[in-house]
Amino acid sequence: MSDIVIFGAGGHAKAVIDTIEQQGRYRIIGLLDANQPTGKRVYGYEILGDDSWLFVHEHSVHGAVIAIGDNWTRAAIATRLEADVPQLAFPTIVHPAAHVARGASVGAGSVVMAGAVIGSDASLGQHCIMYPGSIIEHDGIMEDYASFAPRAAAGGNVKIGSHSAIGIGATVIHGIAIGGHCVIGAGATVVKPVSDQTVAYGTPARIVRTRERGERYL
Ligand SMILES: CC(=O)SCCNC(=O)CCNC(=O)[C@H](O)C(C)(C)COP(=O)(O)OP(=O)(O)OC[C@H]1O[C@@H](n2cnc3c(N)ncnc32)[C@H](O)[C@@H]1OP(=O)(O)O
Repeated sequence: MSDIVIFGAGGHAKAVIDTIEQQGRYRIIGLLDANQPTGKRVYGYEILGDDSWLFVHEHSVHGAVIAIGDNWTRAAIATRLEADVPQLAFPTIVHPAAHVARGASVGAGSVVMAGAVIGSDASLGQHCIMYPGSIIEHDGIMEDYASFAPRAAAGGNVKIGSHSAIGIGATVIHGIAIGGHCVIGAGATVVKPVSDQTVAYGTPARIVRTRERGERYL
């Protein structure tokens, strides 16, 4: 089993830890989080410190999973780690109760939780999150750092741009393209394309406003 560290020690990290444990391929040697006390434990795993711990121990660690739910923040940490610790691997974490269909692919650092479905020939980029029960159907494309909240679903041939968040229980009908840095609100039904940096919600989903890159949404 390869040794990995987890970035983040909050609620999202707990869900990621469970997924890693169920997958059974990686040994978690600890968590890194600058905002929590060193030595505290989460599910028995010790918070070892912040990023600086990795610079000292980089040769004893195979990889890292960035367990931060906010898409912009997760991307910023990934970019920093790629520059500062280039040999660090980002394993793909897939719960054994998720389904990755024939021809589908899941990029490095992405986490696919219990009950999620990646349809035939669909592709997930790097550091994406599929929360429990979310579905991206056949031939879908999810660009890097995008996320599907619990029970969010997309029909076939949907494209989700980088950093975009599909809210809990939202539905995107087949063939729709959603741009980058969008937030689709909880329970929305998206029936028309959505351009970059847009917040949309409702049934049918309406464009509510534009948003800045990195603007908080959780
Ligand atoms: C494991 C996990 O927890 S994963 C995360 C799960 N969570 C999610 O998926 C959250 C998704 N986020 C949302 O849906 C949020 O409500 C957002 C991002 C759309 C909020 O967008 P904002 O523009 O900031 O909306 P704001 O909170 O200011 O509310 C403005 C109005 O829109 C309404 N509104 C907000 N979200 C929605 C929605 N999804 N559908 C319908 N109406 C909504 C509010 O009730 C409010 O109405 P009011 O003016 O009549 O009071």
